[in-house]
Amino acid sequence: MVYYCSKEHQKFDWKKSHKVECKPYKIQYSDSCGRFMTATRDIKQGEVILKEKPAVIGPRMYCKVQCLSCGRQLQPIPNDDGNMDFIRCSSCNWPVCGIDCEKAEVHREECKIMVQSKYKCDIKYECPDKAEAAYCVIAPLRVLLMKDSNPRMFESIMNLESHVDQRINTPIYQVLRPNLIMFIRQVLGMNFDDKIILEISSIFDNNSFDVRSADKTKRLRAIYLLASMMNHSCRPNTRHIYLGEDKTLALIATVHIAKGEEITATYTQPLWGTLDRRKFLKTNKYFDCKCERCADPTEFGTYLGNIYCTMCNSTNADVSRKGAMLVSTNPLDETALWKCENCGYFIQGRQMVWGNKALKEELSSLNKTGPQDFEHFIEKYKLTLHPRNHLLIQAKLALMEIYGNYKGYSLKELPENLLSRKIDICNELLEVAEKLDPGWSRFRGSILLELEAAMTIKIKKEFEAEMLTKTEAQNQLIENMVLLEEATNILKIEPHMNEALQTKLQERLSILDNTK
Ligand SMILES: C[S@@+](CC[C@H](N)C(=O)[O-])C[C@H]1O[C@@H](n2cnc3c(N)ncnc32)[C@H](O)[C@@H]1O
Repeated sequence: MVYYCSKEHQKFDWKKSHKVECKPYKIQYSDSCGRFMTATRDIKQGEVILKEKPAVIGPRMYCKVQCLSCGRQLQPIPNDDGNMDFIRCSSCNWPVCGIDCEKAEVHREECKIMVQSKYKCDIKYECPDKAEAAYCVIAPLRVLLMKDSNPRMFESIMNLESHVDQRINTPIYQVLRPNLIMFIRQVLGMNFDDKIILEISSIFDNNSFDVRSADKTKRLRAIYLLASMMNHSCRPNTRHIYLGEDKTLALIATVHIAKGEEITATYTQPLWGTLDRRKFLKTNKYFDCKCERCADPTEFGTYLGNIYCTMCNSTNADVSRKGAMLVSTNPLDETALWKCENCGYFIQGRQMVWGNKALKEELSSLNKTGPQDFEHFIEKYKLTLHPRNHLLIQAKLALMEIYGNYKGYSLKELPENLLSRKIDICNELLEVAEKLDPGWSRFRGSILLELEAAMTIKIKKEFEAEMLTKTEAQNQLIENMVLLEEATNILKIEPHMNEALQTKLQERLSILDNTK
């Protein structure tokens, strides 16, 4: 956006400061959506748009016992009395990993004020995996402490959207309110208005990112001031990853983003249907999503939320009517009628909401340790739900993970029909990913990895069974490497992935060598 009188001055300024200042994004404002981020130039697919350290990081509101400093989930050990207990901070008694975490900077100020006010954490070990509500005070406390230690950061955090007036009346805040305020004002003796304390908690609920370590041992929530400026889209053009121990957020363009286009993230899951996404956004982020995907009754032709018309698909209906779907007459209104594309038969919006809820509950109650329940669910609803309906797609996603990865279902053990089933599911999921979470999304990367692995085994088995000649097998393996290459391009930036991908690539090359 800046001008120079000569190339020489441009180069000079680049080295001096412009390299750091020059960003491919800017923050704009609209009355309907607040602040949002747009591209100031074309951004390439895969480009890192920004890297940012957290302004504040802390435990989630309600979580299993974890180290107050690093967020690692903790297991108890026997203490001197023979009882099970956690390692604790010697000053404030909160569970920590050990002395390094006790002394870590992130814990210093809060520990000091708890000691001054003679507060000691009284979380006790009762049973494995018990979640504790006591953690809800820590992240807001860290922000309150910044008022003196880092007033500029405090102001920046307080500038974020909170929707506190709406949250304050929710059942969760009715419970949180007395506990949080009592802890800050009475237990710690900090002189803050109730409204500020609740506003900080709301700022976390509205803006924080769910930060998980790659090895799944740590889970925290963090606020990133710049990344928080991204508004939501149900078909986002970015994804983000967390780098290093300090959890630097790197924002990556999943598709080419043209100059002037909005840079968006998703606050929901790509495989949720419109009813679920809009409900989640309204209840948790307090806005009505009106994006292109939400406004499209077929969600870009995926039919992710659709069911078959019972009239057109009844056993005595004529063949030309089979396959007709019910679609919402106004997807931006949950109460709108759902009408058949073919015969005009309709049902009330509330019936769809109810049916969706009931089937979601059924799906979540299935036994997740094997494929049987998921296969049965798909069979049971194949004449009710569109094959790409989100409920069936979620069941298929579970099957993709089970076939090839679970005990008794490793790729080598899978019989031919299940190997083909896995490959078909991967291809179907890739089509959905292309429409709903396009480009270099993590979703696409992980499906490509699953597909490539299954295809490699299939080719190998067919070669060993002499169904393929050596040349045919080699050609197919080479073609298959394209999938791995694309997955590598997408995922190599993810922490711990690069090494695993290189190993995979080497394994594939040796398989290719062995068929020579
Ligand atoms: C993380 S903040 C995003 C930045 C925010 N617009 C701001 O000005 O601070 C989330 C809030 O932004 C607004 N928002 C985000 N995406 C939106 C969208 N697609 N349509 C309308 N409002 C949106 C909602 O108020 C939401 O609670």
